Amino acid sequence: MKVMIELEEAKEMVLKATKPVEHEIISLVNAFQRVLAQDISAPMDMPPFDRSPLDGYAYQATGLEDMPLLLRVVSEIPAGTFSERRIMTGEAARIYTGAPIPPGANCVIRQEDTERDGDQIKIARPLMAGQNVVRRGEEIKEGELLLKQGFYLTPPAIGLLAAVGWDQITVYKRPRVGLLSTGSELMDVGQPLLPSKIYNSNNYTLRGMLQNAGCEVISIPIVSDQIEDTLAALEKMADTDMVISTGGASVGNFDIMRHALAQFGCEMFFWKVNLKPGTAASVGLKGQKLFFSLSGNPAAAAVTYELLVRPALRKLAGHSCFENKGILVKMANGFAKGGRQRRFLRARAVFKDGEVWADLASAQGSGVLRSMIGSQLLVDVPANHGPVNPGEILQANWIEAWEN
Ligand SMILES: Nc1nc2c(c(=O)[nH]1)N[C@H]1C(S)=C(S)[C@@H](COP(=O)(O)OP(=O)(O)OC[C@H]3O[C@@H](n4cnc5c(N)ncnc54)[C@H](O)[C@@H]3O)O[C@H]1N2
Ligand code: MOO
Repeated sequence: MKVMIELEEAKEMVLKATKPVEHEIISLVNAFQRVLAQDISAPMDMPPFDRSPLDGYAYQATGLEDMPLLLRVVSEIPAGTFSERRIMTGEAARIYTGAPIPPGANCVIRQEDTERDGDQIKIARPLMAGQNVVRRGEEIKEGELLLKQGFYLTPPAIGLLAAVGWDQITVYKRPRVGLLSTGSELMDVGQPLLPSKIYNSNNYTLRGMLQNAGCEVISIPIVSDQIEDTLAALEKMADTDMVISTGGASVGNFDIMRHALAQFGCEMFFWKVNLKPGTAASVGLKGQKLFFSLSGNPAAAAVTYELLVRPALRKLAGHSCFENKGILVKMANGFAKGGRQRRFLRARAVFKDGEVWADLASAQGSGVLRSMIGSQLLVDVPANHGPVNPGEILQANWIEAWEN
């Protein structure tokens, strides 16, 4: 097992070991926040027929008409109907937005640009052939590749599938992620707090982050610092695709998680990553399943979740893109404690004068959960950087899950 490795190396190791979950077929109505496991091609043209984008009159423009042009209205075509009546020279069809252009017509004049008198319309200014006609297949051609395997189904993407008639789609199953909170000091909410105990917040923070990532969470909210209890909890995680634990990750006598993982049969990849907060993370692999042991400190757990677990989780969930979003930010304030270790500072993004400024959360301790409220950035301060100065430009990760 390696000790104290760089984040990039840690990420490479976990990503290499991560295989996407299996597929399932679902109806489009359940597609939100799912990841496509198939390429999607258009089975039809969209729009499926030449159509009018306006309420008006369809007729045959030649470009040679004398103006004003008088036309006789011979049919009416509301959306959802069609007319086979051919429009001849001197004729027009009353047509509505979304209705198919009738045979013979090649343009649509806006209602507002006509004068109607009985079954006659008068047009003062001529149109060209093709004007105000949306062509069949103008947006999508039959057979065209619309979405690729690994695409995360956003609402417009689901709408696009509906537009071309997809009903059943193959997606990756929702990853089942085990969540263990270890610590003999922990209590769940809903009961009066006993002396020397604290409420378990990690379970709720990480549950939300996992739900946000489309996972099913299988949780054991409180596991004691005893190896037997920890092993028993790990046994209960048999039906999961990945396991995340918090607590018991450091150097104390009760920090047993990595030993428990090794005893459970994991091949341990590493212990400790060169970043703060969250140094004490370790990762093991058993079969195809990754076990992440994160620090119990709430901010440390959340930061290592974002930087290390989330990319692996995205790969597990079938996403084609794993990386966090990076952005250059200008520091709105300084940070005196530049240390030997690489640091990730929690900060609020402020958009000012075309730049993104990072306004640091007031407390940056590993235990300060509150520092994430209102923050969307993790500013990356390199190892041995020295103090961070206001106005300095640094790289940051954009944390979507913290946005509010
Ligand atoms: N001698 C040393 N001591 C510590 C070191 C070190 O290098 N040498 N590192 C410190 C740092 S930094 C961190 S971070 C922590 C990591 O500790 P653990 O991962 O073993 O976590 P715990 O000791 O179990 O808990 C740390 C802290 O967080 C609270 N906690 C734990 N679980 C939860 C939870 N589910 N919800 C809310 N809060 C939780 C726990 O009560 C502790 O206060 O080690 C330092 N020590
Ligand atoms: O692991 Mo602690 O979070 O190093 O700061």
